[in-house]
Amino acid sequence: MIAIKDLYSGYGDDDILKGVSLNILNNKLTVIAGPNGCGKSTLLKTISGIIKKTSGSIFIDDIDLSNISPLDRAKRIAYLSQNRSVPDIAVKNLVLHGRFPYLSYPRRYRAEDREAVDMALERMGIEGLRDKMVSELSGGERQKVYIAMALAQGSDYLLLDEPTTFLDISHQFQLLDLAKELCSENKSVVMVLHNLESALSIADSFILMDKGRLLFEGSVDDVYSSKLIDKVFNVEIKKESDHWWCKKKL
Ligand SMILES: Nc1ncnc2c1ncn2[C@@H]1O[C@H](COP(=O)(O)OP(=O)(O)OP(=O)(O)O)[C@@H](O)[C@H]1O
Repeated sequence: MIAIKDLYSGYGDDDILKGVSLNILNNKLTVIAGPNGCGKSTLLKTISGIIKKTSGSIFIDDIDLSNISPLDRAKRIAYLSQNRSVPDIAVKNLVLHGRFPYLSYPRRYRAEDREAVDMALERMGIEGLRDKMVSELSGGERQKVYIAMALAQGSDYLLLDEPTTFLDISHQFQLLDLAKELCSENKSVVMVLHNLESALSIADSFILMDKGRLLFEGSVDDVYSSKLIDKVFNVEIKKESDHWWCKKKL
């Protein structure tokens, strides 16, 4: 479990997260939702160590993340950011970057690193792209390559910031299914999602944020009954025979 207590974090002198406390449960799919700019990415960046917290604590399986090295952290937590560069590099080499936490310098890839890459490419259905240059791929193909890189990292916790961006609807569903599958294979997946219908359909645990604070943490049914999503986004959420609808409030 990742246990976050009274977390303050942000950029320069400005704290964006203001006292966030929540738990990311093992082998569950946690979805984080909230309006633009409310701090979802800042939360993931702080957990993964991209930015330093101002105060509060983050424990992973009872270990204080402040006490472990960036490499050890990366072995435990893979993070896919929302904004990604487009490097001039072959797909297979980019996915190998996911293995960096396991290699000392100068990096010599081992058979198990190449196997992890093969597995990740296969899992994302992009074996055919392995020798292509990342810069020559479509937005959706590139997105899958980055997710493969996160998978190749082999961490127990996967933090994915808007992973469905650029994916067509069928690949979005495939990715959500894959996230579920990973949770049944001893992984814990956290995804920032903007599509509320998908988020409600898939989440085991739902986190709702607003203005740098946690508004809700719990089950999909409970967030639905709370009407907090409706309030925050000014929408109407409905559940009809196991199907979630999100409509503009009239
Ligand atoms: N590198 C940065 N330097 C300074 N401020 C930043 C930086 N990145 C984000 N912010 C600010 O932090 C706030 C929260 O941003 P964050 O990206 O965490 O929000 P978000 O909930 O993920 O938003 P979105 O849904 O639009 O992706 C915003 O006001 C943003 O302008």
